Amino acid sequence: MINRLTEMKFEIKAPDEDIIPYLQDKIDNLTKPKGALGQLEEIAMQIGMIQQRLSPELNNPYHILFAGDHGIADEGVSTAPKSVTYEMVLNFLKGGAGINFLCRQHGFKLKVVDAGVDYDFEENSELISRKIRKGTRNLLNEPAMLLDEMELALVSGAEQVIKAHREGCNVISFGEMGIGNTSTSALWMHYFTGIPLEKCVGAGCDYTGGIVKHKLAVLSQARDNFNGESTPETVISHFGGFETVMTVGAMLKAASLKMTFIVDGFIMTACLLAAKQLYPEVQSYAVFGHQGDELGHKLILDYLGAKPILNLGLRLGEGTGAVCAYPIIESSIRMINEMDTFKEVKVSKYF
Ligand SMILES: Cc1cc2ncn([C@H]3O[C@H](COP(=O)(O)O)[C@@H](O)[C@H]3O)c2cc1C
Ligand SMILES: O=C(O)c1cccnc1
Repeated sequence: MINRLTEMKFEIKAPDEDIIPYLQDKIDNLTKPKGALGQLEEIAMQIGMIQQRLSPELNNPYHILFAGDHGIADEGVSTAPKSVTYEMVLNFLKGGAGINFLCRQHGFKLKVVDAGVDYDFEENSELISRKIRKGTRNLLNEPAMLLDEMELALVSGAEQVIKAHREGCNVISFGEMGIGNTSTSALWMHYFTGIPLEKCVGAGCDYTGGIVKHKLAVLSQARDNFNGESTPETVISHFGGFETVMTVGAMLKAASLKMTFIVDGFIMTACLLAAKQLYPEVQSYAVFGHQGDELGHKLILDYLGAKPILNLGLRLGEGTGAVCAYPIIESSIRMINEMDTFKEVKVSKYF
């Protein structure tokens, strides 16, 4: 077996901290009381560190959406039928989904990747085909994917980020579509945080919440049936999805290319958690777009010590919360680049 994961060498280092006092000095000398622009100052500091620049820039934002189907959907863990995955992919390509208007509004180039949808799409130059298999296996009884398939998914995710980077992109967000993927994400969360499964399992796309009891019973059984050793690789492959593993590879590549990436809701935050098991420094490159309504999202954010930008009650996925948060990130960059300092204008420095 080719070990692509070790071949890939993501080489992720935390940003050099020597620049912190210079960035802090610049931010503190802008014409405002110290700290008065709150989280905008924190984001500017983070992106300044990532880019190692006192005047950071945001260039050519991309949004990559990975789609894949899940064998566990056969157990009735979602109220939506599996077919919604491919139907939504067609909707993304047509431009009519939630993520489409947000990408148009905020100037993101949207790329849609078939990571493993259970459908034969017609040839379409707008759809990037990296189908590993037509859906994962049913994780209730067997590993969702083989280690080889996981490695291929990581590489395919990384490849999409390399392409965006070559186009001059230095800020990127990720999204997903895959009926059943709040189940797989709940299991990752449970294994990687140690939080009891009942606090990780939420309603997903069921707006009534009525599905939770059955979903929890199925996922508890899946956990009990898993008798492998729980290493990051076995948990990621046994309980993952092709679209979420591709996202893990994409996040790792973004960090290794020193790009800023924006994290969406519960599912994307679970992907960051998984990426962090492989390379802990990946989180230094992540800006958290929002805290969504899916049960478990706030708990993972707290576990990661993450401070999301928005809290709009979103529970859609697709990357909507990440792209929605972009104007705030832009404001933080305008702040550090466009505000005058006390030295430049006549405002008495009072501290
Ligand atoms: C029409 C529709 C559009 C969506 N767009 C994203 N999701 C979201 O719902 C799915 C996860 O929820 P669960 O685990 O309960 O299946 C994912 O595809 C996620 O992206 C959607 C769901 C539906 C029904
Ligand atoms: O927060 C998410 O990512 C989410 C929540 C519910 C359904 N789909 C996605």
